[in-house]
Amino acid sequence: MSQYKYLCGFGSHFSSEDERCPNSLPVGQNSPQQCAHGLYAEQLSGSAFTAPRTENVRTWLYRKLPSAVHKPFQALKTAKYLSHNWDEQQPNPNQLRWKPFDVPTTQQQVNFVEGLHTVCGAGDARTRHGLAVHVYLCNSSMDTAAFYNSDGDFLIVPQQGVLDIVTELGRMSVAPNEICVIPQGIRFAVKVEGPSRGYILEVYDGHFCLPDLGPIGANGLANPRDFQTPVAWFDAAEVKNFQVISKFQGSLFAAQQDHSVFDVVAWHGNYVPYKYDLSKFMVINSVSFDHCDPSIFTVLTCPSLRPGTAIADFVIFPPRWSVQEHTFRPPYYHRNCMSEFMGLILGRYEAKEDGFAAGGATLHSIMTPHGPDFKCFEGASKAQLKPERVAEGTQAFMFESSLSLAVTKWGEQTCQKLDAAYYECWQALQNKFKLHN
Ligand SMILES: O=C(O)Cc1cc(O)ccc1O
Ligand SMILES: [Fe+2]
Repeated sequence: MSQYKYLCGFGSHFSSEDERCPNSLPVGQNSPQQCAHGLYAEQLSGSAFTAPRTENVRTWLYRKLPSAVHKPFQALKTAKYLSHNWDEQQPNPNQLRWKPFDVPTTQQQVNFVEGLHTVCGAGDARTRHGLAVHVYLCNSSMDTAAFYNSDGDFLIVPQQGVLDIVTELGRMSVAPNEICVIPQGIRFAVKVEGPSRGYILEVYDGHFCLPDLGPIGANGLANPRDFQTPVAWFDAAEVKNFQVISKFQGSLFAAQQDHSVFDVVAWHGNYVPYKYDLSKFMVINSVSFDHCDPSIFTVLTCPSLRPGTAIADFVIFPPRWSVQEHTFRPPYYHRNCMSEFMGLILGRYEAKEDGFAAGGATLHSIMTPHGPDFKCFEGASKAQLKPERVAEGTQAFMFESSLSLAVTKWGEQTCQKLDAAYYECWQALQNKFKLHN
């Protein structure tokens, strides 16, 4: 619900108390001998204790019962198409395009966790290196259950339907054209109003941060103050049979307990879930000539240890002015040492008006050639170059990764959404070479 309250900022050290229970946060220390209101103190560490200060993240939770109070975890066989096996299929270097993924019909009830489908990925959660791209396809809410990901962070991009997310740290509402990040280990449950679809970038290596701005200066792109973190909220209802679901080393497990995980009355720290409205992005672009690389549109990045090279960047293609002179303005033809997975939240994508629809996707793998389709090339190379709004009413995005992504069996076969005709969009491009002009 949009009436939720939020704390503003990125990477800040926040504190929050549920307003129904004032003075629940200890003053001047983390572990009092007895916490106020009979609460238990629990630290959630999101980095090694000894990580440098700039990367050191943790949050102290003051809750009715410690998370340790649960029955043993057992394997859970829902989410049939959640995968971490990157060898299900032969490698496929082709340009891939998916038609919009199907949302379950009203006959079957599928919640957010059951509706997780893995499209592609690389690496291994056990060695804490890699990523997975999932889509969620669901129509019902999680009830007396919560999910957490032991393997890494989730960056969630809703495409259809508003997500009403309750986390241990509080509640947030995330609509299409907004995104949220739920860091590793933080428990959450998702309520939906009806058919819901979206994309998830899961990273195993580390947390998302804002990209450096270099010569852009101190302001621009996604500004820290526009990120919103929930305020503390606990569920006052008595819950007797609660299910905690963990994704651990790629597989799902469930444990039963007689209390809700949403029992945190107060918390403080810098390891938090957050949301961001993509319409707040301050767009930077060329005002002279040529097409800038899409890294200018990076919202968040999960860096690797190699300077300037991301495990994954989250990049958007927002509505903006296009003013470049004597320039082919759409994206250039490209072969890339990075993988490019794209999705579409709203409208149509500028380089391919046809075939790439909202709720669908494309994957241009490492060194797989791609670029504007025939229609786009013909139009843009002859267009009169006046200042123009582009991508109005649209929002495409890209997960760009330095890893070579493998497509799952669901992605390549079971979903039945791969568009075999995709390659045709470039076939009409003619050789126009003339030795003498
Ligand atoms: O359309 C794409 O595939 C993504 C993309 C966008 C852009 O502006 C430049 C290069 C590029 O690959
Ligand atoms: Fe590209």
